[in-house]
Amino acid sequence: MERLAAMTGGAPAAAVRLSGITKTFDGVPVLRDVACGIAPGSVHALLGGNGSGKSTLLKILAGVHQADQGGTITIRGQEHATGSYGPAIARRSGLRFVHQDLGLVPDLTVSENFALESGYPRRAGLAISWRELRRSARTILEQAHVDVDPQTLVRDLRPSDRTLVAIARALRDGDEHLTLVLDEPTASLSQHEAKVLLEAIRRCQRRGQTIVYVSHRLPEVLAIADRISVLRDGVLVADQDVADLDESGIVTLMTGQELRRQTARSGPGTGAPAILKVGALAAAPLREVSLTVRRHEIVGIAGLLGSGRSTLLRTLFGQAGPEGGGFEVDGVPARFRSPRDAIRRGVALVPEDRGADAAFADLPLWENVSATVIGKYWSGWRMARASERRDAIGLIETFGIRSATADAPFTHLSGGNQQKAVLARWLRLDPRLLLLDEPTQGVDAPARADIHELVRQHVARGNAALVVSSDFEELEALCHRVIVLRDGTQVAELDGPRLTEAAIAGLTQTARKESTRD
Ligand SMILES: Nc1ncnc2c1ncn2[C@@H]1O[C@H](COP(=O)(O)OP(=O)(O)OP(=O)(O)O)[C@@H](O)[C@H]1O
Repeated sequence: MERLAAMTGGAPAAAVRLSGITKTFDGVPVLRDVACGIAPGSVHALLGGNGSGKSTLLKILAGVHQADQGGTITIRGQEHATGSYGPAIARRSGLRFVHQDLGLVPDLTVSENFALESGYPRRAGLAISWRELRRSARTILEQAHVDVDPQTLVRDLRPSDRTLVAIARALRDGDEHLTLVLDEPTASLSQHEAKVLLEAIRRCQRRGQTIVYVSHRLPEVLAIADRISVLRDGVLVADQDVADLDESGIVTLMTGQELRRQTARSGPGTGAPAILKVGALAAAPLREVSLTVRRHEIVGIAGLLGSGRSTLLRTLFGQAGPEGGGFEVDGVPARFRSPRDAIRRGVALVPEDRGADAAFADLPLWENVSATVIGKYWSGWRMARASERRDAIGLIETFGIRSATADAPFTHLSGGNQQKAVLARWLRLDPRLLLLDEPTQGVDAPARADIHELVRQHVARGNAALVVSSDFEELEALCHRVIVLRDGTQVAELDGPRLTEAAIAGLTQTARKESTRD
């Protein structure tokens, strides 16, 4: 590419160039006059805090949202006015998108998922040619270096393989002129799986393809991106090479402030009273798990998918019954038949899938924040709506939840702000035992620091927290102790100076045997 530029004496046409991109939702601007270019053959990361406008910009590029009049989107020299740009132009121009939800149908095979977009091959007589379907799927997978059987149900694939299949599908008809746009492809992957995906991105780049990449994982961005564009409150505040940057430099660009470094404090010691005591708990895949979480303590659970980490939290929250053993909360045996029983005993779970499991998607933000404390506002014959709303708005401010208004539907919030809203709602109940499943997935670095601080303050008030995270750096920063699970069994416990990201990674990976379900 550079050679071509040198020979022709000019810079190569940008793969994509945006100019004057503004987007207003209900009168509120979320992107303001954004202009940037993406060099062909580069990996270009689009960064910014939660709610800064990244997904909106990608949706404009995909033609899903239309930007306000007056801007242009130029793809390989072809200029389009924002008013006339749509999904068909994006596709024709070689833009391919892999969104966070991947768009794969779990109950169909990989080859059937490919056929959903390209159509089923048919024999004379119009019968579907299953053999041809498998053959073409195999070719697509081979070209993308994805080692999965096209007959596998998507549901049975490992998460990283699902993402690789979605990428293979996006690029199946492609050449080096394609631009692949990935929205947080590694958000729900373990570090090992993320590495596999980053290698696939590098392969695309070696083929000459251009990659636009949104991620909150800054070490990953530093490892893979050539250039970054940074959005802050809908304004492009930086567009520069990665070479001169480090993590804290990027955070400063994103926020205008330096990143607060977090350090775990020393734990409460073995003399502190136990809030949770688990004894020989069995709930497939968990076997004989015993652990204690004390007052003022944050305990982490590390393990690969299939290790039983989420099952542990679900069991403690009454969503699954133990098959053996049991647990006590505050010294009293707990036999929860439902989350309602758990909540009554002061146990709260903030689940991993905040969209499906934790939120009321159609209700406004303020009602989502107050949904667990409705009883408090019931005055016998009517709801004290005004004071409920006032309190919720106060909470939205305290938690730094960014939204155009408190009345915005929950689904209009950016991912990180959704997570803060769900956490705010549960912390309001002041639970004795806070269970957190991937608490900062998809959350930007400053908001992550805020969430960690909120959890610390919560346990400082005499409570306890049990945290499952695939982000081992998070476990090191947040927890007093970390228990490592492998295939449903406890294999190690780390604390003090032994509690490091590297140690956790080593212990979870040893004798790796990943399964697809947790
Ligand atoms: N359909 C919509 N209607 C109204 N407002 C919206 C809509 N979609 C997004 N917004 C608002 O636009 C702003 C930018 O959101 P966007 O999802 O683009 O942020 P983001 O940078 O991708 O955040 P995250 O990192 O949390 O995913 C947010 O304030 C969001 O609430």
